[in-house]
Amino acid sequence: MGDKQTISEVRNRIDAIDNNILELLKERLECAKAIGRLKDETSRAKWDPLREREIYERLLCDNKGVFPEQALRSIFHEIITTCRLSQKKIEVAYLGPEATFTHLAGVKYFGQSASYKAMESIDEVFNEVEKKRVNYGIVPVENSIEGAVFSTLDSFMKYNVKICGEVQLPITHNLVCRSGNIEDIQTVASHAQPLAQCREWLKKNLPDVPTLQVFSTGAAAQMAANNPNIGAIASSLAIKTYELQVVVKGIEDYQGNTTRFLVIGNQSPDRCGSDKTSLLLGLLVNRPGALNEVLTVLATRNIDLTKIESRPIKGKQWKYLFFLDIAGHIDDPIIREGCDILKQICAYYEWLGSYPRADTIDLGGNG
Ligand SMILES: C=C(O[C@@H]1C=C(C(=O)O)C=C[C@H]1O)C(=O)O
Repeated sequence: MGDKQTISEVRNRIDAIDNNILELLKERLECAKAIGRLKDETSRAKWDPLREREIYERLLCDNKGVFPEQALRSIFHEIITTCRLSQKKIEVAYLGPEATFTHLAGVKYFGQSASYKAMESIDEVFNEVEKKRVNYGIVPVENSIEGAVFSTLDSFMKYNVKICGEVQLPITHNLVCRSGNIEDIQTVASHAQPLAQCREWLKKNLPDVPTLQVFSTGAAAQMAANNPNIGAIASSLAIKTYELQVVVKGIEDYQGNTTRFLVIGNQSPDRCGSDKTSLLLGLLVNRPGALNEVLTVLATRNIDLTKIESRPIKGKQWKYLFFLDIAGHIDDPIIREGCDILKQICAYYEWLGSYPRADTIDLGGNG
C-alpha cells in the first residue's frame, strides 16, 4: 500500500482535528467569559467591534488565501458572536419610563452598555431583583432637600435583597414642554419630589397653573410630549428622549440638590476599605432607653452612625423600624462585633448590605 492512506485513516485524522477544534472552541468561550467578567468590573462595553475587525484582518492575512475567504469569515463570525453573547450583559431595573433621574443614576453607575429595564414602581424594581429577573436594581433613597424616599425604605421591609452600592446624582430640574413657550403651559406635571423641590419657583412664576402629580419625571415628560399644554419638570435626558424644548433650566428652589440612589442586588460586594453598612432594626419600644442602647453599642466602638431614619410598620400601630447607615463593612471585626450585639438586643435585626461609599467609587468616566 506504500505511503497511500486509506479513507478511514484520513477520517481518523479529521476526527482528531475536529476534537482539537472543539476543545479550542470551548477554551475560547471560557476566555471570552473571563473577559466579560473583567469588563463588568470596569463597566466596559461587551462588544468591541475594533478588536473583532483586527481578528478578521489578522486571520485573513495569515490564511494567505488557502481556506476560502468568505467561508473563513462566516465561520469566525459564528464563533465570535457566540463568544460575545456568552458575556452576559448586566441588566438593571429602574423606576421608568426612560429618562427618569433613576435611569440617569443607573447609567452613571453601570455605563451605557448595560441593558436597562424600566419598571412602573419602586416596588416592582425590588420584586425584579428578588426574583432574580435582573442582576441589579436602582432606586432613589434620599434627597438632600426633601429627605427620605419612603417607598424605597418600605420596600426593604418587604423584599429580600441586598444593597450593593450607592450613587449620588446632583439634580437640576428643567421646565420643559413641546414648544418651549411658557404661555402654552396650562398644567405642570411631575413626580411629587421635583414638584416639592420647585414649589417656590412655581408659586412665583406660574401662580395660576395647577400641578399634576405623576409617578415619575419620565412619565411627566412623556405626557408633555403628547400634549402641547402640559409642561413637565424633568431631567436633561428626558429632553433628548422625548424631543422637548427647555422653557427654563434649573428651577429648583435650593442649590446643591442631590439625590442618593441605592444599587440593590442579591449579594453585597466584598470589603473595599471605604464602606458603609446598612441595617434595619426593630426595637422593643416599650423598654425605656432601647434606642439609646443601640446608639451606645455603636458609640463605645467608635462606629460612625451616618444616618438614622424611622418608618412605621404597616398594620402595627405605633411600631417602628429604624434604618441605620454606619461607616464600615460587615467584614470589619469591629462592625461584626457591634452587629452581633445589636442582633441580641434588638427585637428585629436585618443586615441590608455593606458596600463602597459613593464618594470612593470610581465611575470610570461614565458620569
Ligand atoms: C472576547 C471579547 O469580547 C467580544 C468578543 C470577541 C471575540 O470573541 O473574540 C471580541 C471582541 C468583543 O466583541 C474581547 O473583547 O476580547
